[in-house]
Parts: sequence; C-alpha cells; structure tokens
Amino acid sequence: MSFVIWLTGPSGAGKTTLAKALEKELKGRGMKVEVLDGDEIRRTLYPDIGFSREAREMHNRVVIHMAKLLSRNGIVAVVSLISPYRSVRMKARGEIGRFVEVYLKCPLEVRIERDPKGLYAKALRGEIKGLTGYDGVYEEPENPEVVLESHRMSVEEEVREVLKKAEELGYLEV
Ligand SMILES: Nc1ncnc2c1ncn2[C@@H]1O[C@H](COP(=O)(O)OS(=O)(=O)O)[C@@H](OP(=O)(O)O)[C@H]1O
Ligand SMILES: Nc1ncnc2c1ncn2[C@@H]1O[C@H](COP(=O)(O)OP(=O)(O)O)[C@@H](O)[C@H]1O
Repeated sequence: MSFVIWLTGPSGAGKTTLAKALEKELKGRGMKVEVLDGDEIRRTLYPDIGFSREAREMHNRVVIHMAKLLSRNGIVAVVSLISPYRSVRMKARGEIGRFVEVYLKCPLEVRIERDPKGLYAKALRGEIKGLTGYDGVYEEPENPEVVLESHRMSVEEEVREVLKKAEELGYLEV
C-alpha cells in the first residue's frame, strides 16, 4: 500500500515542475513512482473534451481511479491536476485514503509573468475563456496537508515540505 501526492492549483502555479522534482527524489530513494499529469492524460485519452465543469469532473474522476490503482499496488502516484472543485478533491481523499493534498498557491501577477504555456496572454487578449484562476473557477482547498507559496520558495524546499508531511503521516520512511 503506497500513497498519493495530489498537487492542485491554477495553471502556472508550479504543479508540473514540482511533480517532476518529487518523482526524481522518490525514485532516488528506490521507490516506484508514477506522475499522473492532467494535461498529458487529456492529450492521450480525450484531447477534445474541453474545460466545462462536467468535462473536468469526468476527467478528474478518471485520474482519481488511476491514482487509486497505482497506490494500492505499491506505486507512489504524484498527481498534477488543476482539480478546481473542492467536492472532487474530497472524493479523491475519500476514495484513496492515504492522501497528501498539496495546494500550490501563487498570485495571479506571478502566474501571468511565468505563463509557461502562453495561456494567460491568450486569456488577457480574450482569445480563451474560463482559464482557471483568471476568469475560471478555482475553489481553494480548505484543509490541505501542505500549502506551498511557490513564488516564495525554491522547488527543493517544496520537495522537502511535501516529503516531511508524508513522513509525519507515516506514509514514508525517514
Ligand atoms: N480554460 C482552461 N483552464 C485551465 N486549463 C486550461 C484551459 N485551457 C487549456 N488549459 C490547459 O489544460 C491544463 C489543465 O488540465 P487539467 O487536467 O490539470 O485541469 S482540470 O483538472 O481538468 O481543470 C492546463 O495545464 P497546466 O497549465 O499545467 O495547469 C492548461 O495548460
Ligand atoms: N518554486 C517554484 N515551484 C514551481 N515552479 C516554479 C517555482 N519557481 C519558479 N517556477 C516556474 O514556474 C513555472 C511553473 O509552471 P508549471 O510547473 O508548468 O505549472 P503548472 O503545471 O501548475 O501549470 C515553471 O516555469 C517553473 O520553472
């Protein structure tokens, strides 16, 4: 029985970057790790599904199921998924059990500056609508295991915080 690290936050908050760093660190410790990246899963399974509430909920349910299967077979699942709805993240927590919810918190101005995929530029020009954390809903976590202000810390510090919490919860040997 392994566990799930669930990275949530708007586009550009740092989920993908942190997921890769966690994967590297955990693999370095000899653990089996799989990163479940929302963007990648969309591209592979249903590239045209879109970003309506219904589509996001369906997609997020798929990811919950994948993470559950991996973790119960001894693989750490690192989920990198905007997952904007509190109810869906609660469902993930309930179904998975061994769950570390990590909220990547980062102000809009910084995300606009980072804009790794040019999405905020498009949203600012009015070319896309409903971008999460700009003009699309993001329901902030109320009681996540970890909150990381990614504009105030390094990726290495983020990794340390997450793994410290996983250790405290008894999911990870020190
Ligand atoms: N309207 C809108 N809102 C949010 N995100 C958008 C949108 N349009 C495209 N994208 C790109 O899709 C990525 C989000 O996919 P996710 O599967 O993580 O999101 S969700 O949980 O279904 O909300 C997201 O990836 P990240 O930037 O890595 O978060 C974006 O690149
Ligand atoms: N402390 C940090 N944590 C995560 N990302 C950071 C940090 N500082 C700067 N960044 C940069 O911010 C951007 C975040 O993009 P990304 O990881 O793709 O976010 P997301 O997957 O949430 O959309 C990257 O260009 C990354 O290098």
